[in-house]
Amino acid sequence: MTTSTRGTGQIPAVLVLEDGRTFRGRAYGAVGATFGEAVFSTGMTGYQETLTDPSYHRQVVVMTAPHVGNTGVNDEDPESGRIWVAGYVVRDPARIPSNWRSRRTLDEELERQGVVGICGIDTRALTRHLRERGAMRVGIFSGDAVTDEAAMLARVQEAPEMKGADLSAEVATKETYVVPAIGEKRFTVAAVDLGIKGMTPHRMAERGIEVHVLPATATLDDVYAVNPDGVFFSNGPGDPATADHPVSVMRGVLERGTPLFGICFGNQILGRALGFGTYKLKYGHRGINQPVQDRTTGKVEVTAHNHGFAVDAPLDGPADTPYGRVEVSHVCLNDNVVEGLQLLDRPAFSVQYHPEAAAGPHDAAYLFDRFVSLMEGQRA
Ligand SMILES: NC(=O)CC[C@H](N)C(=O)O
Repeated sequence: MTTSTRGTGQIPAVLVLEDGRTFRGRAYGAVGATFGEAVFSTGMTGYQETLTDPSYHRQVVVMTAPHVGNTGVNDEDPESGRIWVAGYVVRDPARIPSNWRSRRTLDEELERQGVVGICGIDTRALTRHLRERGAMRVGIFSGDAVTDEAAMLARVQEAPEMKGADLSAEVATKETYVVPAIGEKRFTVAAVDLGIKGMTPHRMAERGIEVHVLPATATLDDVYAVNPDGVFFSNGPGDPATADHPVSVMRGVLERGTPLFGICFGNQILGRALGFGTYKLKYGHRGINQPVQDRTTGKVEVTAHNHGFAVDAPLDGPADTPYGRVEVSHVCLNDNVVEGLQLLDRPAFSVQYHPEAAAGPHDAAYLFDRFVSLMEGQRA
C-alpha cells in the first residue's frame, strides 16, 4: 500500500477563473500550471474512467463528490492509454486508497502523467459559480507557477476557448486497429474514432462484432474498405461545429443506407449531417446520474453523460430532412436537451449520452442491441 503526502502537504495552489474569481488550496498531482475549460462532474464514482475519457481533452474537471481517490488507481478501468483532462479539482483527496485492484494512489498517478491538480478548495462554491455563470476558462497554478493574481488571470484569458475547438485529430488513433469479436464473429463494424472510449468497442465485441477502429481522418473509401455491416461514430472532444470532415463521411454512409450508430460527438455529427445546428450548453451535462426519457417507450433511463454541446432539433414530431424523417428519440428530463436522434426511413440512430456506461449505470445497454438488430435487418 502506498500513501501520498502531496495532497495533504503544503505546496500552495491557486485556481483562477476567467472572470477573476479565485480559490486557494494545495497542489494535487503534478506541480506547475495548466489551463482549460472548467467543467464539473456529478459522478460519485468512476474517476479513472473520467480522467481517461478523451472527450475531456482540454477540460479541467471539478468533482462535486467531496472525497475522491478512495479506491486508488488500477490498470483495468482506464478508457484510453492516458489521462486526458487538462487539470483536476478535488475537495478532499483520499490519503490511503483501499481496494484489491489498486496499484498506486490517484495523486501519484496524476503526478506520473504530469497532470496538474488542486485540492482543499470549496468545490461546492466553485460548482455553484459555474452553474450560475457557465463553463469558462480556468487556470490552476501551483509551486513556482503561483504569481500575482493579475498575471495569472491574464494567462487564463489568453488560453483558447472550447467554442470553435477542433480536437478529435489530437486524441484519435493515427492507425487503424481491430478489436476482435468475443466468441463467434457475426458482424464487422467500421468505427470512426473521434476520441473513442475503450468500453465502446468492447460492448460491440461482446455482441459478436469485429470492430475496425479508424482514425478521425478516415475517408468514405477507408470506411467501406473494411466491408462493414455497420458504421459507428464515436464520442470526442471539442466543438461539433468544427467536425466538417466526419459530417461529410457520415452523409456518404447515410446515402448508402448502411446501419449507423453514433454516441455523443457522433450524435452531434448525425444532427449536423441531417441539417440541424449545434449549440454550446451553459455548463453541460457530466456525471453518471442523469435522467433521460426514451420517447418511444416512455421509459426513463439513468445514464452517464459528458457533453458541453447539444443538437438543436425540434422536439415536436418528425422533421423532414434530406435523409427522410427524423425524430428526437430521447430527451434529458432535467432540461429537455436533445439526447437522441432516430431516422424513420433509414437504419440510423444516435444518442448524446453514454450507453457504454464506463463509468455509469447499464440502463442504456439495449442501444448496442438495437445496432445489432439494424445489421441483422439489413442482412435479412
Ligand atoms: N463526450 C462527447 O463526445 C462530447 C462531445 C462534445 N465534445 C461535447 O462536449 O458536447
